[in-house]
Amino acid sequence: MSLPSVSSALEERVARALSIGTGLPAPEGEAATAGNEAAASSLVRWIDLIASWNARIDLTAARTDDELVDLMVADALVIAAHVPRGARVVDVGTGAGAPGLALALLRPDLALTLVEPLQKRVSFLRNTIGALLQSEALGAGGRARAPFVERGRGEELARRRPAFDVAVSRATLAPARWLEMGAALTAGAAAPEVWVLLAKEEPPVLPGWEVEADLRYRWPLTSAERRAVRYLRQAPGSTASPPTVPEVT
Ligand SMILES: C[S@@+](CC[C@H](N)C(=O)[O-])C[C@H]1O[C@@H](n2cnc3c(N)ncnc32)[C@H](O)[C@@H]1O
Repeated sequence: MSLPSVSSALEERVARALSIGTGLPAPEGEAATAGNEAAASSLVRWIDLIASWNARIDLTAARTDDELVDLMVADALVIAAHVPRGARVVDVGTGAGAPGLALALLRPDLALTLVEPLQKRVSFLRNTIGALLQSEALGAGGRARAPFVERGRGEELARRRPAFDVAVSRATLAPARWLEMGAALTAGAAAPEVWVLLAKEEPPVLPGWEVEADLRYRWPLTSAERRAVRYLRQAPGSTASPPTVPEVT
């Protein structure tokens, strides 16, 4: 099934954001971000749906089209360059889909669970995933499974002791609280990781977890300063090593 056409201005914006990127190099040996045409066109479809639903329900506070594209895509681009192949990833407080749905579109090998308590946002996410599946934007390319939308709060899910490999969240809980919750959500994984996405705040500290990478970058279209911090669980008896701080070009 084909979807109605979207504006070429949006297509150009998304293509520009993907081509500029965040200035961070992808780590060697890790799965690269899918900066290909399929990912770009599904990102455009999703952002176009946000713009049309946002006229009826409150989905985003973005004030300009550049901000909307950066807000939805840029942090996911950074995470997508690092997350291990085939990982089970949870995004707590997905809202309109950032960063979890963007991550699913950029990395079809990942199994995403999107957690959101508000019914109207859950409806948006389920409708969008359904539309993308029907148009095959989400169905092609060796995808493990379609992103799953769980209506509820991160606290409730954490109490059920799920075994996600990777936990991400943005603008939902205070950073220290999120790091604790992310640790609980990944407690059953062999090599868990938690991502804390920040603007200018300092990264939180949690005993038993170390900062593996502290990535500073700028959003491609608006140049907003961002920071994505990747935490790994420390092996028993290990001492923390200094984090990687790549330069932004
Ligand atoms: C400010 S929005 C951020 C949405 C998205 N992550 C982003 O950065 O664009 C916060 C979202 O988290 C949801 N939320 C708030 N508390 C939550 C909780 N304890 N567990 C899961 N989601 C929560 C809200 O309903 C809202 O959709």
